[in-house]
Amino acid sequence: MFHIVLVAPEIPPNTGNVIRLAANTGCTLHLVEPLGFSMDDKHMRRAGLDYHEYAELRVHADWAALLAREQPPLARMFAMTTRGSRSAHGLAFQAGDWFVFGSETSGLPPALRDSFPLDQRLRLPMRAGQRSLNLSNAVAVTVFEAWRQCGFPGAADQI
Ligand SMILES: C[S@@+](CC[C@H](N)C(=O)[O-])C[C@H]1O[C@@H](n2cnc3c(N)ncnc32)[C@H](O)[C@@H]1O
Repeated sequence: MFHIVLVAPEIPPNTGNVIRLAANTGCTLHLVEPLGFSMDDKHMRRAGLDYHEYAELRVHADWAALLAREQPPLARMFAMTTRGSRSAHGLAFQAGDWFVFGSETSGLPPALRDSFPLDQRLRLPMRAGQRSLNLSNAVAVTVFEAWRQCGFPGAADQI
């Protein structure tokens, strides 16, 4: 369906939650190293079910390695950032879109964030004075908005 990219995630249960989300929605999950945990971390495995069975998960040594291996369509890659210049809810998403998220403590590295065109840097709405959403929550609301827009393809219980 969609591609979720976590750049240098740090907290195991967040990545575990995203693995579970990817399994439930049919997304491919990409983890860009360095990771702040071992893939065998028990907290991540507990949150993430048996990810080898249910979710497509790919680990990349760095951003350049992801681009070289996946050759994603750059026009359909979106940086998810609190500094986004465009609302994520004002966009028509397409099957196969890529959503790129930063780490829990520092977000996307500025050089990577700034490599995206302004209209591909998306923010999720928050109330004034709030800093950011939790990483796994940000992934979930983004994926469900995009999946909803596309009509929930692949869902067992079509609404
Ligand atoms: C906990 S946040 C990072 C906070 C970090 N201190 C910052 O200012 O970017 C982890 C990731 O979730 C995503 N995220 C959280 N809140 C968001 C928002 N309101 N809009 C877009 N992305 C958001 C971003 O990808 C962010 O890098």
